[in-house]
Amino acid sequence: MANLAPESSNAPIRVAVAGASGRMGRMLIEAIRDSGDCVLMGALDVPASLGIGSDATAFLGLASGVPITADIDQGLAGADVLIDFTRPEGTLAHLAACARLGVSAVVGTTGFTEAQKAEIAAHAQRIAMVMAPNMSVGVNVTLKLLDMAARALATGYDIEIIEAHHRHKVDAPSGTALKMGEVIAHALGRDLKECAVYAREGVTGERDPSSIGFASVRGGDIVGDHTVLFAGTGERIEITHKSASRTTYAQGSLRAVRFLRGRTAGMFDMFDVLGLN
Ligand SMILES: NC(=O)C1=CN([C@@H]2O[C@H](COP(=O)(O)OP(=O)(O)OC[C@H]3O[C@@H](n4cnc5c(N)ncnc54)[C@H](OP(=O)(O)O)[C@@H]3O)[C@@H](O)[C@H]2O)C=CC1
Ligand SMILES: O=C(O)C1=N[C@H](C(=O)O)C[C@H](O)C1
Repeated sequence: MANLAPESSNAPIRVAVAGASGRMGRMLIEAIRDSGDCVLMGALDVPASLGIGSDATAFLGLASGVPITADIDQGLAGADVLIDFTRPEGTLAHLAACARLGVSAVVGTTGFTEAQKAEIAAHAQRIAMVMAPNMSVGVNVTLKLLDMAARALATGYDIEIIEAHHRHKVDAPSGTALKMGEVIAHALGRDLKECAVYAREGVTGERDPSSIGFASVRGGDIVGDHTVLFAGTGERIEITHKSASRTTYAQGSLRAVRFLRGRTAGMFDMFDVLGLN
């Protein structure tokens, strides 16, 4: 078992990255290199990835000695923790291997079905895991603000969540927007499954006051914008978070990696990591 050394240990944390050639994968590999307390141990990607076989830091013009591989066991060998920003099916395959090998995990991937989430929760009984649709400090503080706003604006305000992302994003609404909806629904004693409205077209009828609406914009290189609109009569409140860089996601992920030191099993989120619970 490769469970992380206790929190007090000075040994570097050995980190593997899945999705090594992706937007987040590269950001994470650079952040690990600069971290001072983490070391890159493995790099995973899909067999069809052009990066397979090349050095994981080649994109930085550097040699790490860590090749990008599609062999999951090889990519996880010697690692204390895996950081996974890939696709749901990839994450599930990686987590099954992590559970088998005793490797902790930080999961940033979004777009899971309820059944996939249950599968992940089962793995967390065997390994320690941090999973969150958004690793940035700012977004997680925003979630707290939304909880407060929703409770204070419980009646008379229509709630709409608007998110915008780059043209390459494959899931909608974003995991962050869905989490915002869950936080707000919970604060209002509603079930998001019952009250979410994901699309409007044609003669929709008047707005149901108990609904929470979602709108997704895709275009260009937008890193990630989220606005929650509380629209009342005579006023409206907008709570907005905008990401200008993916660095915040990478730095949050490394905070999650450090949080996992000394933990052997269980499911945690960024509220746990940031002490926001
Ligand atoms: N929690 C958070 O803070 C954040 C979460 N995300 C989420 O992270 C995920 C990745 O985002 P991003 O880096 O922009 O995406 P990219 O498409 O840039 O990167 C994904 C990487 O995973 C690889 N991949 C694709 N399918 C699989 C698979 N089935 N198994 C293993 N690897 C696979 C891709 O390979 P290839 O390109 O060859 O297909 C690529 O290397 C998304 O779900 C996104 O929503 C993103 C940013 C922040
Ligand atoms: O795909 C992205 O880029 C992002 N995905 C996450 C999400 O779905 O919420 C987090 C962030 O918004 C960027």
